[in-house]
Amino acid sequence: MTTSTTLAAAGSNGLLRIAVPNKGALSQAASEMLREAGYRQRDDSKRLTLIDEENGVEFFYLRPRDIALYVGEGTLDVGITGRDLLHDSRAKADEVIALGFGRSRFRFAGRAGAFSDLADLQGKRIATSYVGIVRSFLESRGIDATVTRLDGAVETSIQLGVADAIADVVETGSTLRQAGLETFGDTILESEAVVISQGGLAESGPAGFETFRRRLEGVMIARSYVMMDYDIRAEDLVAATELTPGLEGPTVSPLHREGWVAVRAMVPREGAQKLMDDLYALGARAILLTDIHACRL
Ligand SMILES: Nc1ncnc2c1ncn2[C@@H]1O[C@H](COP(=O)(O)OP(=O)(O)OP(=O)(O)O)[C@@H](O)[C@H]1O
Ligand SMILES: O=P(O)(O)OC[C@H]1O[C@H](OP(=O)(O)OP(=O)(O)O)[C@H](O)[C@@H]1O
Ligand SMILES: [Mg+2]
Repeated sequence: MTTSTTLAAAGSNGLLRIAVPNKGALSQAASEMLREAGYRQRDDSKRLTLIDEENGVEFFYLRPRDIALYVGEGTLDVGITGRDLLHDSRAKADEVIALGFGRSRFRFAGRAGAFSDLADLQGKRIATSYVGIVRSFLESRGIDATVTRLDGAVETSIQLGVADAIADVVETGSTLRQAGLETFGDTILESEAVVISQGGLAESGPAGFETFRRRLEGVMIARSYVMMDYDIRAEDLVAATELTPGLEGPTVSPLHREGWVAVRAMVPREGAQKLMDDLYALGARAILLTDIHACRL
């Protein structure tokens, strides 16, 4: 990409323009992740834009549903939104990083016992806020049904006689349970918060995008890995490093104590306590676990 196109993509002030959900299920977690990645974030939820001059970015706090549209049109360079909202919008934007929060499933649901599989939807009325996803899913399965768009609180539409079934976001399932509904059929989509951009990948991305991407990936690694340090007898080193191979091999340093070495390796946070037990059983001592606050691989 030439310099002039790069600058055009990055907005007239040369800053990378990033859309962030201003409300709803993804808003707080998205801002937290950006803060952890070293970006400034708003401290007033009424604020709709914020320039972080030092990091060369400008944030636009927008409705999560509108974000794919802005990015797809090329008005904004990058956005954080839900995968389900991206698919629903049919915007010309691509998912570039899955962020690991805001996880949900998009499912059909109906009155308990009323539906057993997708074929039962034939000829029925379905209410949803995600008309794009539902219509294309039904089409792909050859099911003919009437799809009605509602803004929210979709679960109540069955009780009110507006629909026979719904298609909606399910996280814990408690909203469905309280409305006396249950899911049926295959999961339509597994969703989570994602970073989207137009045309996708790093090398062709707008100015500053590569840094943004590396920072967010760094936060995800720092959240899912911890640093493990321990001392072990040299003859047990091979067995110990099989347990803690690290990402690119562990660091092994000599110890003042004859016949012993010190090992340092990143290990998955999940299962780290069990790993400490296993290392101890192998003869490792002074086993330390520390959080990683930031990381660039
Ligand atoms: N309970 C939930 N758990 C996890 N993710 C959710 C949950 N509810 C919604 N989401 C996700 O958050 C994104 C935006 O949904 P959200 O509910 O925040 O927006 P909205 O319905 O347009 O707004 P609002 O609910 O504030 O009127 C979607 O990607 C959706 O999958
Ligand atoms: O499975 P659960 O943990 O109960 O979560 C799912 C509920 O959360 C969302 O609703 P939201 O609060 O966004 O309200 P809305 O329907 O008005 O968008 C979603 O639309 C479901 O109703
Ligand atoms: Mg909602």
